[in-house]
Order: sequence, then C-alpha cells, then structure tokens
Amino acid sequence: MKQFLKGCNLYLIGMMGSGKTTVAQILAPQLEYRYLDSDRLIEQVAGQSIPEIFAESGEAAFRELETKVLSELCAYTHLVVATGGGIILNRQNWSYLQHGVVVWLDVPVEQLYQRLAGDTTRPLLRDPDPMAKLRSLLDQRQSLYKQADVRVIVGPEDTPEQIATGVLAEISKILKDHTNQN
Ligand SMILES: Nc1ncnc2c1ncn2[C@@H]1O[C@H](COP(=O)(O)OP(=O)(O)O)[C@@H](O)[C@H]1O
Ligand SMILES: O=C(O)C1=C[C@@H](OP(=O)(O)O)[C@@H](O)[C@H](O)C1
Repeated sequence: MKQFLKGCNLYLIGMMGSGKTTVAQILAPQLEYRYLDSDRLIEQVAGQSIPEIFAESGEAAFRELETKVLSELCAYTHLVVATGGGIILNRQNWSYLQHGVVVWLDVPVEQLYQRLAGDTTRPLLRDPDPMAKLRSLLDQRQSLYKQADVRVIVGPEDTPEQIATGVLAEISKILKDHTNQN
C-alpha cells in the first residue's frame, strides 16, 4: 500500500464528528505518514480558536483561512490530513484536495449527533436544534462529499481501528484499478 500511494497525501473529509481526526491519527503511523489537522493549523495561523474566529471574524473569514492552509499543504507529501467538515464547500479547495486521495467517512446523522452532544468547539452546532442543523448541513453537502475518491460507510459499532482498516482496503481497490488501467 505504502509503495502504491507513492507519498500521495490522504485527505479525510466528512461531516463534523465523523471521526476524521481519530481515524487520521491511526492511519498516519500505519502508512508512516505525518498526521495533520487543518483546523489546528488554522488556529495556529490565526492565533485563535475556531469558535473565536467564527465569533470575531465570521464564517467567511474562517473559510478563507481554511483555503490558505489547504493550499499550503499541497506542497507536502506523505501527509494524512483530517480536514474540517466544510472544506468541500469551496470549489478551489477541490483543486488542492485532488492532489491527493480523498476519503469520505460517511456516518449517519444520528451517530454524529450522539458523538457531538454537548460539544462546544463546533460553532455551527450552536443551534437550538443541533440534530436538525446536522441534517440540513448533510443535505447541503452530501453531493460534494460524494466527489471523494473513496467512500467508507461507517456502521454504529465500527471502531476507529476497523474504520482505518476499511479506508486502506478501499484505497487499495482504487489504486489497483488505476494500475490495471495503465
Ligand atoms: N468510530 C467511532 N466510534 C465512536 N466514537 C467515535 C468514533 N470515531 C470518533 N469518535 C468520537 O467522536 C468524536 C468526534 O470525532 P473526531 O475524530 O473529532 O471527528 P471529526 O474530526 O470528523 O470532527 C470524538 O469524541 C471521538 O472520540
Ligand atoms: O462542518 C463545518 O463547516 C466545520 C467543521 C469543523 O471541523 P470538524 O469537521 O473537524 O469538526 C470546523 O472546521 C468548523 O467548525 C466548521
């Protein structure tokens, strides 16, 4: 797998709470890649937390920083990147994501809701009805997540380790298909 990937970055996409950070941290040592989280890089660049950026500068400013950080990651190889849930919204971001292999962790809204109950670090969930908010975000975004190279459907009992194994299995399928075509 490592040799097939040829150092190509892996980008995990999916809704907030889908496990991108958790799974990326498992995958990185398995691939002997470096793990990075785009939200943490944005916080470093801004010198503020994500909720502070949203509160003080608004979502549009956050999205600009997100694009800047992602564009800079393209220069690197051997990265597993846990992206923010909304990274797929900006068309320009896709030109950067497509430098690597894009993996969608597809998790039902009910599970996301359970995992994120009481979470205060995700400004978009500060809503009187977080479940309805998650549903509407997924409705708006699903067609974009579907543009991933690989979709991993996550079941309610799947552990992060099992999901990481599933990611590698799905990636090896597309890499083999690609090799067979050439
Ligand atoms: N497969 C899983 N099963 C149960 N809980 C999980 C799983 N993956 C992640 N979590 C938990 O869900 C929460 C959100 O996970 P996280 O990796 O931060 O998601 P993301 O980076 O996509 O927002 C965390 O508390 C994490 O421990
Ligand atoms: O879905 C979104 O638009 C967002 C998801 C968050 O990242 P996670 O997916 O890591 O929670 C973070 O980037 C920000 O709060 C916006």
